[in-house]
Parts: sequence; C-alpha cells; structure tokens
Amino acid sequence: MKKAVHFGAGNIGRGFIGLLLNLSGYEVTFIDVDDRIVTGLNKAKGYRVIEVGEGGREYTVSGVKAVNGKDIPNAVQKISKADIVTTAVGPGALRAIAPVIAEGLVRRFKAEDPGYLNIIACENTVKASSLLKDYVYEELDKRNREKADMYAGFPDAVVDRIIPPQETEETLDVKVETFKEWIADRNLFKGEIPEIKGMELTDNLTAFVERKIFTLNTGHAGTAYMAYCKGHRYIHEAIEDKEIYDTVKGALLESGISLIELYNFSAQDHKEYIERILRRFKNPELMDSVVRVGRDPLRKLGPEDRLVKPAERALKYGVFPENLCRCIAAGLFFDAEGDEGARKMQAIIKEKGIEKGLEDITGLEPSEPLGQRIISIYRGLTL
Ligand SMILES: NC(=O)c1ccc[n+]([C@@H]2O[C@H](COP(=O)([O-])OP(=O)(O)OC[C@H]3O[C@@H](n4cnc5c(N)ncnc54)[C@H](O)[C@@H]3O)[C@@H](O)[C@H]2O)c1
Ligand SMILES: O=P(O)(O)OC[C@@H](O)[C@@H](O)[C@H](O)[C@H](O)CO
Repeated sequence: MKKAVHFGAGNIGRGFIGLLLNLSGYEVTFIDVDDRIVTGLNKAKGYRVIEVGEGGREYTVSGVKAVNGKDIPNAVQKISKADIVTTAVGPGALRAIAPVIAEGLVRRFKAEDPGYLNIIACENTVKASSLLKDYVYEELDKRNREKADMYAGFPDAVVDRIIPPQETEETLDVKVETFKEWIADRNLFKGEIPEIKGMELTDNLTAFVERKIFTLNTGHAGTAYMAYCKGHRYIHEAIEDKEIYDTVKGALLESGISLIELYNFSAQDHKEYIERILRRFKNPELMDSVVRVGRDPLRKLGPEDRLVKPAERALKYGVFPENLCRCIAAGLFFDAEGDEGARKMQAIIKEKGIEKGLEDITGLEPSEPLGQRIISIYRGLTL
C-alpha cells in the first residue's frame, strides 16, 4: 500500500487532504503536536467527514495512524518511507516542521535508489511549498541539497474548502462544506505525478492561488473583521448584515480588478466566482466562527497577504479601494481572546500608536493615500 504522511491533523488535514489521500488508496499517517488528536486517531484509527449543505455526503476515513510531532525518530522514519508528504499546519509552523522533513530526506538519500518524494504544503499562502523547500534546504548540507534537487519535489498548491471549528472534542469527526478544490503545480513534481482523486494539476498555479487567496480569503477576513467590530459571532450571520455584505462584495470587486488584468480571467467568470463565494459564506450549517476566520490578524494584515496586497494593486490599477480600506481598518481592532497574533498586533498599536503601528503591521505609509484613509476610518470606528 502506498504511504502518505500528512503534517497537521486539524480541520483541513482530516477533513480534506487526509480524506482525499485515503480515497486514493494511501495509508495515511498524520503527524501532529496535539496529544489529544494523536491519541484519539491512534485509538479510533479513523473518523467521519460530514459534508453539510445541499448534496452533502458522509465519508468514513479508516486505517489511519498518528505520530506525535515531538517523537522525532518516529516522524523521521515515517518520512523516510513515505510516497508522498503533505502539510496543513498553518504557514507559521512550516519552519518548525522543516528539520524533521530534512532528516527524513537525509535518511532516504542513504539508499542507493531513494526514489522520488513530493512534498506539498496545503496552506493559505502563495507558494507555501516553495517556502517550505527553502526552510528544508537550510537544514541540508551541500551533498544532500544536490540529492534533494534530484529526488524531492515541492509542488506549490492551492486548497479551498471551508472547514469550521468542530463543535465537540469527543470525536475526531469533521464537519465540512461540500465544495472542495485542490490544485497543484504540475511542473514542480519530481518523478511520476501521484494520482490523488480530487487533486487537479495546472501549468498556471499563481493565477489560481492568487484568485483564491485574494478573493475567498480576502472576503472571509473582511467579513470576520467587520463582524468582530459589530459583535457578530458567526460568518453566516455577519454576511447577512447588509453593511458587511456590501463592503465585502465591494472589496472583492476591488481585488478582482488586478486579478482580471494580471491573469486574464473573464470579468463575467470572475463576477460569478465572487457570487459563489459569498453564497458559500452564507451556509448556516457550517456555523463558522468569526474568531477562526479572523485568526492571526498580524499575518492577515501583512503586506503580501489577502487585504493589503489587493488594496495596493487596486490603487495601481487606478481604483481607490475604499472597501478594502474599511476591512483593513476593522481588522486593526481584532482582539479575540487567546489569539496570539491579535495580542501581538494590539501590543504594537498600543506601544507605537496607530500611525507607526499601521506601518509596522501592514507596511503601508501612514502619510500615503491608503494609510491616511485606513487611519481615518480606524479613528471613526467605535467598538
Ligand atoms: N479550515 C479551513 O477552512 C482551511 C481551508 C483551506 C486551507 N486551510 C489552511 O490549512 C492550514 C491548517 O488550517 P486548519 O484550519 O486545518 O487549522 P487547525 O488548527 O485545525 O489545524 C492545524 C493542525 O496543525 C497542527 N500543528 C501545528 N503545528 C504543528 C507542528 N509543528 N507539527 C505538527 N502539527 C502541527 C495543530 O496541532 C493542528 O492540529 C492553514 O494554513 C490554513 O490556512 C484551512
Ligand atoms: O486559514 P486562514 O487563517 O489563513 O484563513 C481563515 C479562512 O479564511 C480559511 O481557513 C478558509 O476557510 C479557507 O481558506 C477556505 O478554503
């Protein structure tokens, strides 16, 4: 049986990547640092994936194993024997998993014919696998880097499926929406491309990644941040609030201007793509929380991420992104309990004030038009 190792047995790990690998005939081993999840998976050896919404089905994922990420020798051994490695740990944890992947590769490379290994990072970041590759290469000496150049592929990918926080910790079942999309860069695989049901291939990944992150994730973040300011708890409730809906839709149209120009999407197709996404946000069965969707605002308000980058691009294409500015200003208030990125962001604003704080968080100059407008909206907003 082909062996898959997946880092991060959280929502997307269990509810999407693990499911597709299982359906494609792989024996799946999850590596996670959460003791509850690792123990639970090893005990139950499986879980259910429950699709909610029209046409939703239920799947049983079985025969899975789990290794604790702190058990390095075991994790290294699994990687050294894997046919494919995937991740969904969050972009901030990619550096933490690089050493163990590097050690697994070094162990493989001791064999005369180590075979190819493709490592796909399924995170909401443009070029996440390439980023992971950089981190892994930092851990390798010259000889093993050369071996990795020959035998290890790091295909970039985009994953799209909304998976909310799970309501109970009693099972490891996962509630998901019916929509799913996983597209990988066909040109970055080494050796034969693994056949994974539901994973599509493209020669034009940047277009698909940017379309997804700068539309779905832009809209999600905007909805969550405005919802936080207005006291909504769930995304489906927030998107029914006319002020939020209009602002978010406006933000997506602003973001779409550069996507259409840069990647030749037809304006009509892009409009329909936006409408489909807004309909997905409305799914009441998901009960997706504002706290999850807005998590880590320090990352989401960064210069290359889902709100600031499209705002800068819109300005470059001649449109002032008033709605994106509103979403960014709202984001600067996000302070959900227990959110480390939010805590750090609020500390920056408190210590440096909003002008210098904005610059540090978003990279935007407070004296430039975007910075000026965001600060003015921020000052006018009340919580
Ligand atoms: N949930 C979604 O709707 C969704 C959809 C598409 C993409 N994503 C992306 O997938 C990634 C994971 O998101 P999620 O919603 O599944 O989060 P999650 O918190 O549910 O899962 C992340 C898992 O990674 C584990 N983890 C963290 N650090 C680790 C480490 N060093 N080693 C091993 N495991 C580690 C955590 O314990 C957790 O179980 C993120 O990059 C996210 O942007 C999420
Ligand atoms: O995972 P994040 O924190 O980058 O973003 C939160 C949500 O927008 C995200 O998880 C979406 O649900 C997902 O990207 C849908 O495909």
